Amino acid sequence: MDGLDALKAKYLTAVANVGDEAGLEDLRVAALGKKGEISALMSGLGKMEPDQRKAAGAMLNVLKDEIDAALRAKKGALGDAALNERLRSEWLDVTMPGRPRRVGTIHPVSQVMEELTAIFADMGFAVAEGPQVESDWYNFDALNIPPEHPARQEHDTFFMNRAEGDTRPPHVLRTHTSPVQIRAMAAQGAPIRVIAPGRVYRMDMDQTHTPMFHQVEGLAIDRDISMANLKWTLEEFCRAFFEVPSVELRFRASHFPFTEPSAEVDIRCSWEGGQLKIGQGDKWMEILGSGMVHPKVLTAAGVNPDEWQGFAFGMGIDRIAMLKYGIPDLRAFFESDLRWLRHYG
Ligand SMILES: CNC(=O)COc1cccc(Nc2cc(Cl)ccn2)c1
Repeated sequence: MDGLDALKAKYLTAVANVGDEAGLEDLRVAALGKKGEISALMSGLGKMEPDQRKAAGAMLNVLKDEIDAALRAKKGALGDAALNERLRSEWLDVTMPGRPRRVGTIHPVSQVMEELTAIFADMGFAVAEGPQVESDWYNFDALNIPPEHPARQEHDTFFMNRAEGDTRPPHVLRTHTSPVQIRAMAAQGAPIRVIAPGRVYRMDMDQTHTPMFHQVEGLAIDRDISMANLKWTLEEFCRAFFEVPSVELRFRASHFPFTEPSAEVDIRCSWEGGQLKIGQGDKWMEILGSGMVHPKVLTAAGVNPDEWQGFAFGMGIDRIAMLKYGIPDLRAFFESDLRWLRHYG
């Protein structure tokens, strides 16, 4: 059977030069497919003499096997090449360290707000919110702070500007969160147990005072609440907040227009190597002010003082955060210095 050598050369060359698996498949179909050249020759065997057919059939089978082997070898080679290309292009050094992800931190003030909210929630106090711009009635009058009281002076309080003829009552940036407590009492009446954390504003600026800072006040009004309940509530708060098994508090008689009797509260502590140790030692650190709510304040809030009574307290959140986390300068709280935030966050 002549021409077989040319056919073999044609296909072996084509297989050697083909560049991809699709082209290789086309070659396989052209040679060995049902309509392929080799298959056509095979089907021609039927017309030959028996001894011719035997020889030609054997030669065709050898040719078919040779081309099939070449096709398989090339398919393997192409497959390897594709795999090697993928290994090269998709190579990944799994020993590389991960990309550093910049994560934020919780500001110490937010951290303290969350902690004390949770501690007081466990003691049955809800959280009350209120406006930061307050009328002077809610911020001062309702709290039994008389008109000529120094706290109302402009050197201490931010007053909103008023256009000529604006007859609305004076408004201020609230100087404490007490007005939130007044609004809560007026809204829900007694009994009530709320804490009011939030931003407050005072015209003040030095290492331990900034014009905006954070306060939390607590209020518990019921039928027979006493100073003993106040004492227990504050001790429980301090034990949980400062994470110590026991605390010693000192109640010093004091005066606030909105409470009677009033007491400033110190916590026993010691300074060991620049670190504040809470709960033991020979020093006292003032942490908050408190007292029994003045009857005039209850009346202003629409609560009958002949039927209801209770305690209130207030503390500076920034201040207790400084105590707990050993932060020396309050102004650093508001400079948004990432190094500071990362260190204390
Ligand atoms: C940083 N704060 C302090 O040194 C003192 O804060 C205090 C002290 C005593 C009471 C209160 N709050 C209060 C609220 C109502 Cl609605 C009625 C009566 N009192 C806040």
